[in-house]
Amino acid sequence: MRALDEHRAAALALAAPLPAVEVGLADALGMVLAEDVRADEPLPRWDNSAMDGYAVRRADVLTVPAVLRVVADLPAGSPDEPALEPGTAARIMTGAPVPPGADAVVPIEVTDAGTTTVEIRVAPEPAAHIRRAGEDAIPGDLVLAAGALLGPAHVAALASTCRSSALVHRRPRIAVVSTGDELVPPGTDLRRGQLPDSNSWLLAAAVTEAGAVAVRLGPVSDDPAALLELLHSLDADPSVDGVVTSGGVSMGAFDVVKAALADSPGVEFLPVAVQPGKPQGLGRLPGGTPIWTLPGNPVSSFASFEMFVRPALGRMRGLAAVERPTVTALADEGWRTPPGRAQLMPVRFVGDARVVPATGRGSGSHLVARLALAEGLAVVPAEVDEVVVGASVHVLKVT
Ligand SMILES: Nc1nc2c(c(=O)[nH]1)N[C@H]1C(S)=C(S)[C@@H](COP(=O)(O)OP(=O)(O)OC[C@H]3O[C@@H](n4cnc5c(N)ncnc54)[C@H](O)[C@@H]3O)O[C@H]1N2
Ligand code: MOO
Repeated sequence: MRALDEHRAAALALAAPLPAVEVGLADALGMVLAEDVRADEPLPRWDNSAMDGYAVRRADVLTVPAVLRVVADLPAGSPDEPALEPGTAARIMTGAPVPPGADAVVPIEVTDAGTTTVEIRVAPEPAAHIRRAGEDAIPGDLVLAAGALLGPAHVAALASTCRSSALVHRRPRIAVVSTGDELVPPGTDLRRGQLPDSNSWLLAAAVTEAGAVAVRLGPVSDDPAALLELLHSLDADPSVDGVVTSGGVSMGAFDVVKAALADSPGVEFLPVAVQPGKPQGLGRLPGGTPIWTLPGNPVSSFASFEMFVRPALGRMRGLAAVERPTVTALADEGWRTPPGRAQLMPVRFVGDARVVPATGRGSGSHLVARLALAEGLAVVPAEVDEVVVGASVHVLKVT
């Protein structure tokens, strides 16, 4: 059996950052920047007022009250540049460029708010309420580094540096195929032996949540030739960056994914020392498309996606940090772990840093309804045979 970390590394090694594309700001959220963004101009561009009030020559108002003649009206956006002579002021609004000669702004609240003359009642500090050109960034400053995941503030930074688009990594487009003759689409009446296909929905949602684009196919039948044909067509489609399958990788007589890819030298199937998620496969289809073949038990599919696929999609997106955040928590209940295998126990938090199994105490890789209670996966090393009450565990946060 291959160790969990070794298989994680092999799964991640299938992925490389996708080529960069130019996107408009409306499409930038959630993308990963593929270039450094530097300021071309000072930010702010001009010395400007931080207050609605009056731009003044401070020397005129050191003794208050002082009355000045109002020689200009400067709303935000005003291109005017009236030179302030001694004894004059400009009415100015927040954001408007400070006129030449002015060296302080007096807020309107400490004046009589006059429009022809103004009485200044409080003497300003030097440079009071003036936002300096370049105090946010000067030309050449790094504003956003390549690899940044673009959130709302990043989009604002792009807009503020006068960019209407950005170079970002393309989102991976991932085909999701679930396999099994027993599966029917959700909503179908079940005859004995059938069950609703939940994995294709699980995995498509997980792909989307990981910032990629999911193309949900399936469930497909347990016919290896038909599956192989589907996989080859996905491999030949340049818009497909990867394939994730569920089911058909274990020891059964009808394990369709294993059978379909038996003669594909680029794909290996092997047991991984982890529970759930032991039977795994991965590699490249003949055309080079990465494929991750996950086990069919729903909890196994979920945990395998977290361990093996999600980080790879992060790398394709161009992210530098592809791991989920982990926290250390205390087990509020004890549970058994499989000997010689690492365990990925779905857990929920009870209180700040205490967890209990979310799906029950057993391995429970079929407990798909209870899986929805999971807020994390406790990653218990292979050497640990039992998690006792009060033991400290590492929890990968999945919500
Ligand atoms: N003799 C052995 N049997 C099994 C072993 C083993 O080592 N020796 N491993 C067990 C483990 S562990 C797992 S995990 C499963 C994985 O098997 P497969 O990946 O081949 O998955 P299937 O047999 O296709 O399905 C397993 C289980 O999950 C249900 N399933 C499958 N697909 C879906 C879906 N899309 N939505 C909902 N549920 C799904 C399926 O009906 C089965 O109940 O093998 C064990 N057996
Ligand atoms: O690897 Mo299986 O996931 O133990 O049910």
